[in-house]
Amino acid sequence: MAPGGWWTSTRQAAGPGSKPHSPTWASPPLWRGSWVGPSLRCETTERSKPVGDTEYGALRVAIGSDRAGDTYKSVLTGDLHAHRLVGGVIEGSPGQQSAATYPEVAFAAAQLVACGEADRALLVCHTGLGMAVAANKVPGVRAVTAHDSLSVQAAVLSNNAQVLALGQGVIGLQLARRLVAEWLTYRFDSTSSAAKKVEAITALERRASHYMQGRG
Ligand SMILES: O=C(CO)[C@H](O)COP(=O)(O)O
Repeated sequence: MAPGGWWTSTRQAAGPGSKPHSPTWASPPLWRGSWVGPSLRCETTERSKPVGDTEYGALRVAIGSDRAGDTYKSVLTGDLHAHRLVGGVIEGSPGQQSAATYPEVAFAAAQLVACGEADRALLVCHTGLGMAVAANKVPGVRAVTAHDSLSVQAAVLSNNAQVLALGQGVIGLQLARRLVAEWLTYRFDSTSSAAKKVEAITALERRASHYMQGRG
Protein backbone atom coordinates (compact mmCIF):
# COMPACT_ATOMS: atom_id res chain seq x y z
CA MET A 1 0.00 0.00 0.00
CA ALA A 2 1.38 3.39 -0.88
CA PRO A 3 2.22 5.59 2.07
CA GLY A 4 -0.74 7.91 2.52
CA GLY A 5 -0.60 11.66 2.21
CA TRP A 6 3.02 12.57 2.28
CA TRP A 7 4.86 9.74 0.73
CA THR A 8 4.73 8.16 -2.67
CA SER A 9 6.69 5.10 -3.54
CA THR A 10 8.15 3.99 -6.80
CA ARG A 11 9.48 0.59 -7.63
CA GLN A 12 12.05 0.22 -10.27
CA ALA A 13 13.89 -2.59 -11.86
CA ALA A 14 17.55 -2.83 -11.06
CA GLY A 15 19.88 -2.30 -14.00
CA PRO A 16 21.85 -5.00 -15.74
CA GLY A 17 24.86 -4.74 -13.47
CA SER A 18 22.89 -4.87 -10.29
CA LYS A 19 23.46 -8.44 -9.17
CA PRO A 20 23.56 -9.59 -6.40
CA HIS A 21 21.37 -6.66 -5.41
CA SER A 22 18.47 -7.37 -7.75
CA PRO A 23 15.15 -6.77 -6.02
CA THR A 24 12.79 -9.55 -5.15
CA TRP A 25 9.56 -7.65 -4.77
CA ALA A 26 7.22 -10.58 -4.91
CA SER A 27 8.39 -12.59 -1.96
CA PRO A 28 8.09 -11.45 0.72
CA PRO A 29 5.84 -8.42 0.05
CA LEU A 30 7.99 -5.47 0.91
CA TRP A 31 5.59 -2.58 0.58
CA ARG A 32 3.25 -3.14 3.45
CA GLY A 33 1.68 -0.75 5.89
CA SER A 34 0.25 2.68 5.36
CA TRP A 35 1.19 6.07 6.58
CA VAL A 36 -1.00 8.87 7.77
CA GLY A 37 -0.31 12.56 8.05
CA PRO A 38 2.73 14.44 9.32
CA SER A 39 3.00 12.32 12.43
CA LEU A 40 3.04 9.06 10.63
CA ARG A 41 1.75 5.88 12.14
CA CYS A 42 3.12 2.50 11.18
CA GLU A 43 0.25 0.12 10.66
CA THR A 44 2.44 -2.79 9.77
CA THR A 45 1.96 -5.47 12.38
CA GLU A 46 4.89 -7.52 11.28
CA ARG A 47 8.13 -6.10 9.95
CA SER A 48 8.80 -6.93 6.35
CA LYS A 49 12.37 -7.47 7.40
CA PRO A 50 14.73 -6.42 10.15
CA VAL A 51 15.78 -2.79 10.24
CA GLY A 52 18.90 -2.29 8.19
CA ASP A 53 18.88 -5.78 6.73
CA THR A 54 19.53 -5.77 3.02
CA GLU A 55 19.33 -9.46 2.27
CA TYR A 56 16.41 -8.92 -0.08
CA GLY A 57 18.50 -7.03 -2.58
CA ALA A 58 18.24 -3.54 -4.01
CA LEU A 59 17.69 -0.77 -1.52
CA ARG A 60 14.38 0.95 -0.93
CA VAL A 61 15.21 4.51 -0.04
CA ALA A 62 12.94 7.13 1.51
CA ILE A 63 13.94 10.69 0.71
CA GLY A 64 12.73 13.87 2.33
CA SER A 65 13.69 17.45 2.97
CA ASP A 66 12.45 20.63 4.49
CA ARG A 67 12.35 23.82 2.48
CA ALA A 68 16.06 24.43 3.07
CA GLY A 69 16.98 21.12 1.46
CA ASP A 70 14.46 21.03 -1.32
CA THR A 71 16.79 21.81 -4.23
CA TYR A 72 19.22 19.01 -3.39
CA LYS A 73 16.37 16.66 -2.64
CA SER A 74 14.99 17.08 -6.16
CA VAL A 75 18.32 16.28 -7.77
CA LEU A 76 19.10 13.41 -5.41
CA THR A 77 15.68 11.90 -6.00
CA GLY A 78 16.50 11.73 -9.70
CA ASP A 79 19.86 10.14 -8.89
CA LEU A 80 18.19 7.52 -6.70
CA HIS A 81 15.72 6.62 -9.42
CA ALA A 82 18.58 6.16 -11.87
CA HIS A 83 20.85 4.18 -9.55
CA ARG A 84 21.26 0.47 -10.25
CA LEU A 85 21.38 -0.41 -6.56
CA VAL A 86 18.10 1.33 -5.76
CA GLY A 87 15.00 -0.78 -6.11
CA GLY A 88 12.44 1.71 -4.86
CA VAL A 89 12.16 5.35 -3.90
CA ILE A 90 9.69 6.72 -1.38
CA GLU A 91 9.45 10.47 -1.46
CA GLY A 92 7.38 13.01 0.32
CA SER A 93 4.93 14.82 -1.85
CA PRO A 94 6.68 18.10 -2.71
CA GLY A 95 3.58 20.24 -2.25
CA GLN A 96 2.96 19.31 1.34
CA GLN A 97 6.53 18.70 2.22
CA SER A 98 7.72 22.17 1.31
CA ALA A 99 5.71 23.40 4.27
CA ALA A 100 6.96 20.68 6.57
CA THR A 101 9.61 21.26 9.17
CA TYR A 102 12.70 19.10 9.53
CA PRO A 103 11.53 17.26 12.67
CA GLU A 104 8.31 16.18 11.00
CA VAL A 105 10.00 15.00 7.83
CA ALA A 106 12.83 13.21 9.62
CA PHE A 107 10.56 11.44 12.06
CA ALA A 108 8.23 10.29 9.29
CA ALA A 109 11.06 8.98 7.13
CA ALA A 110 12.70 7.25 10.08
CA GLN A 111 9.43 5.52 10.83
CA LEU A 112 9.41 4.15 7.30
CA VAL A 113 12.79 2.61 8.06
CA ALA A 114 11.82 1.34 11.50
CA CYS A 115 8.74 -0.37 10.15
CA GLY A 116 10.63 -2.01 7.32
CA GLU A 117 8.98 -0.01 4.54
CA ALA A 118 12.33 1.46 3.55
CA ASP A 119 15.86 0.15 3.99
CA ARG A 120 17.32 3.60 4.26
CA ALA A 121 16.37 7.24 4.39
CA LEU A 122 18.15 10.18 2.85
CA LEU A 123 17.29 13.52 4.42
CA VAL A 124 18.30 17.03 3.45
CA CYS A 125 17.96 20.22 5.44
CA HIS A 126 20.18 23.28 5.78
CA THR A 127 22.85 21.60 7.92
CA GLY A 128 21.79 17.95 8.08
CA LEU A 129 21.94 18.21 11.85
CA GLY A 130 18.32 18.61 12.88
CA MET A 131 17.23 15.86 10.51
CA ALA A 132 19.61 13.39 12.15
CA VAL A 133 18.65 14.44 15.65
CA ALA A 134 14.94 14.00 14.94
CA ALA A 135 15.35 10.71 13.05
CA ASN A 136 17.29 9.28 15.97
CA LYS A 137 14.19 9.63 18.14
CA VAL A 138 12.64 6.67 16.36
CA PRO A 139 13.62 3.44 18.13
CA GLY A 140 15.84 1.20 16.07
CA VAL A 141 16.96 3.99 13.80
CA ARG A 142 20.53 5.18 13.61
CA ALA A 143 20.89 8.47 11.77
CA VAL A 144 24.04 10.43 11.05
CA THR A 145 25.07 13.64 9.40
CA ALA A 146 28.07 13.05 7.16
CA HIS A 147 29.73 15.28 4.62
CA ASP A 148 32.84 13.33 3.68
CA SER A 149 33.54 9.94 2.13
CA LEU A 150 35.10 8.35 5.19
CA SER A 151 32.20 9.28 7.43
CA VAL A 152 29.64 8.08 4.90
CA GLN A 153 31.44 4.76 4.64
CA ALA A 154 31.78 4.38 8.41
CA ALA A 155 28.15 5.34 8.92
CA VAL A 156 27.15 2.13 7.18
CA LEU A 157 30.05 -0.24 7.78
CA SER A 158 30.77 0.73 11.37
CA ASN A 159 27.54 2.17 12.73
CA ASN A 160 24.96 0.41 10.55
CA ALA A 161 23.22 3.76 10.22
CA GLN A 162 20.19 3.51 8.00
CA VAL A 163 19.67 7.26 7.73
CA LEU A 164 22.00 9.77 6.12
CA ALA A 165 21.32 13.46 6.60
CA LEU A 166 22.98 16.06 4.41
CA GLY A 167 23.17 19.83 4.66
CA GLN A 168 22.33 21.78 1.54
CA GLY A 169 23.97 24.77 3.16
CA VAL A 170 27.13 22.85 4.03
CA ILE A 171 28.34 21.05 0.92
CA GLY A 172 28.07 21.60 -2.81
CA LEU A 173 25.55 19.70 -4.86
CA GLN A 174 28.11 17.63 -6.73
CA LEU A 175 29.73 16.45 -3.50
CA ALA A 176 26.31 15.57 -2.11
CA ARG A 177 25.57 13.51 -5.22
CA ARG A 178 28.90 11.74 -5.02
CA LEU A 179 28.46 10.94 -1.33
CA VAL A 180 25.01 9.51 -1.94
CA ALA A 181 26.33 7.38 -4.80
CA GLU A 182 29.03 6.04 -2.48
CA TRP A 183 26.56 5.51 0.37
CA LEU A 184 24.43 3.27 -1.81
CA THR A 185 27.31 0.87 -2.42
CA TYR A 186 27.93 0.07 1.25
CA ARG A 187 26.29 -2.78 3.13
CA PHE A 188 26.67 -3.47 6.81
CA ASP A 189 28.29 -6.81 7.56
CA SER A 190 26.51 -8.37 10.53
CA THR A 191 29.44 -10.75 11.00
CA SER A 192 31.95 -7.92 11.31
CA SER A 193 33.50 -6.73 14.55
CA ALA A 194 31.30 -3.65 14.29
CA ALA A 195 28.16 -5.70 14.84
CA LYS A 196 28.66 -6.19 18.57
CA LYS A 197 29.04 -2.46 19.09
CA VAL A 198 25.88 -1.73 17.16
CA GLU A 199 24.13 -4.36 19.27
CA ALA A 200 25.39 -2.52 22.32
CA ILE A 201 23.75 0.65 21.07
CA THR A 202 20.48 -1.21 20.63
CA ALA A 203 20.80 -2.59 24.15
CA LEU A 204 21.38 0.91 25.48
CA GLU A 205 18.30 2.11 23.68
CA ARG A 206 16.24 -0.62 25.38
CA ARG A 207 17.71 0.22 28.76
CA ALA A 208 16.92 3.89 28.31
CA SER A 209 13.38 3.06 27.30
CA HIS A 210 12.86 0.83 30.36
CA TYR A 211 14.32 3.50 32.58
CA MET A 212 11.98 6.12 31.22
CA GLN A 213 8.99 3.81 31.57
CA GLY A 214 9.97 3.17 35.18
CA ARG A 215 10.01 6.89 35.82
CA GLY A 216 6.60 7.38 34.20
O1 LIG B 1 19.27 22.74 9.06
C1 LIG B 1 18.20 22.65 9.57
C2 LIG B 1 18.02 21.92 10.85
O2 LIG B 1 19.21 21.41 11.34
C3 LIG B 1 16.99 23.26 8.98
O3 LIG B 1 17.01 23.19 7.57
C4 LIG B 1 16.90 24.72 9.32
O4 LIG B 1 16.53 24.84 10.64
P1 LIG B 1 15.48 25.97 11.06
O5 LIG B 1 15.97 27.26 10.50
O6 LIG B 1 15.51 25.95 12.57
O7 LIG B 1 14.16 25.57 10.51
